[in-house]
Amino acid sequence: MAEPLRLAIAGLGTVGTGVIRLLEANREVVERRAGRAIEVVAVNARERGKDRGVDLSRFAWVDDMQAMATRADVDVVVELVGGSDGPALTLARSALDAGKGFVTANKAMVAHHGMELAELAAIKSAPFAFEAAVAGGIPVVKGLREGTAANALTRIYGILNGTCNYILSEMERTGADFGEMLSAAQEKGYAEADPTFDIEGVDAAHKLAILAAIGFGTRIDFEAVRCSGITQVSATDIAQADALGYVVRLVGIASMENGDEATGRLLQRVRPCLVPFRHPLAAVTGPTNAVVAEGDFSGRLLFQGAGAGDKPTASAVVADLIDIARGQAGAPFSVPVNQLATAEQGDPGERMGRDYIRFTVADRPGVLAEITAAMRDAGVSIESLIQRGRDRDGGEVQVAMVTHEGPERCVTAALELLEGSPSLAADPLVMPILGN
Ligand SMILES: NC(=O)C1=CN([C@@H]2O[C@H](COP(=O)(O)OP(=O)(O)OC[C@H]3O[C@@H](n4cnc5c(N)ncnc54)[C@H](O)[C@@H]3O)[C@@H](O)[C@H]2O)C=CC1
Ligand SMILES: N[C@@H](CC=O)C(=O)O
Ligand code: NA
Repeated sequence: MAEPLRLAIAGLGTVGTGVIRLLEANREVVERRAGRAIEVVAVNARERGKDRGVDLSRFAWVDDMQAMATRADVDVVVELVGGSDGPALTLARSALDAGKGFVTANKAMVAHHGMELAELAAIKSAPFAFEAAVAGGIPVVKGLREGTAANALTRIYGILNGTCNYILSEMERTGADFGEMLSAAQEKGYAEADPTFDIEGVDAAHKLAILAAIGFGTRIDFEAVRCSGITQVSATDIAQADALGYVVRLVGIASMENGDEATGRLLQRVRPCLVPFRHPLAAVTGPTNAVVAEGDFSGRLLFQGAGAGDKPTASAVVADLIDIARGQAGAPFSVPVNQLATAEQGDPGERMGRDYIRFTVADRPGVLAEITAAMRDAGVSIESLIQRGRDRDGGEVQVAMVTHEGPERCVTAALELLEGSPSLAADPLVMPILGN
């Protein structure tokens, strides 16, 4: 049997302790699959004395995580600290620079600095892997990089944030409000250290940017992701959507428009969407994630599973470690990093689709006429319009509209016409309706 693969683990929170538990619980199966033992040598976290429910006495405690990068008894540094910059990034750079393998679950860091780290890994011939960073336990990084490698993909989309999906599906199930469900998601360990990253769509945007790069063979372009979260989605929207035959889900969509990865335009967006009851994403509830990839030969592929939590995320981290132990880590992207294309950005105004638009309006004569006139003037065709009962306190009502299919630029133009209107009591919320 070959020498063990020796690890240093930085970060002993939800995921770090999950990795230690998995390596302990599945020691034999991991060793058999890896062809050698995978052993933790050194660990680090912020507080040494904290009870984490795992036995750390067999591992060296490292006071300064940066020292892990140069330890002679470490082959792979596993970063489970989080944060796009700061100590996680310093550790990534120095570990790869020292020729160590580097495995991370940190999508924020990969989205912002993945290109630099992949270039460094290539120069140093050091393995760099991040399966856990996208959709937790679902092997979607590997699935897109290897499983769909023979295809030109046109679209990659899905539910990429467990916290938001848990909140939305629990709001739907219980009728509870947003704040209560956010606390529950935090208690269960799904949320990021800064949960605004989850609820504002930023975490899903990190993951989408990584998936787009892998699926389309383009450089990661996180800054190009247009992103909005779920904080504006109300219980009323969820009820309206239900009445119309939809559920609300936060969906990340990356599409390659007008050509292939060398010539096309890449549009990357994260938005709450209305998903038809019959669509596979509608059945995805709780912290589950699901990714759909559409390939020209494979057709529609659906990857589904737990997107957050200690065990599923640990499963992905250790899968990367097994690849490294076997000497099969390969390149992190579908093509060598220096061959990734730089995609031009797509124009969202050209998107053809139907939208749900919710207006909160003053309940007085002429308001609906004003809204429908703006729609008419901007060329938006209305499919249906629902006004729900009066708000006894404020004299405001919610008007929900569904548009016929048309270019998104027309909806944007209509909302611009209504901007500043005293009839609107709040900014309208637009949610695209996901097609089949
Ligand atoms: N929790 C989840 O379900 C998932 C998390 N991830 C990612 O995994 C990484 C870790 O997440 P969690 O385990 O949930 O976080 P956590 O907050 O539970 O644990 C973070 C660990 O890092 C340590 N740490 C944080 N800042 C530090 C610093 N400046 N110096 C030294 N130690 C520091 C903390 O002491 C703690 O042990 C993050 O990048 C996160 O985005 C990825 C997929 C799923
Ligand atoms: N906060 C993330 C955790 C996994 O990436 C989520 O909720 O999906
Ligand atoms: Na994954």
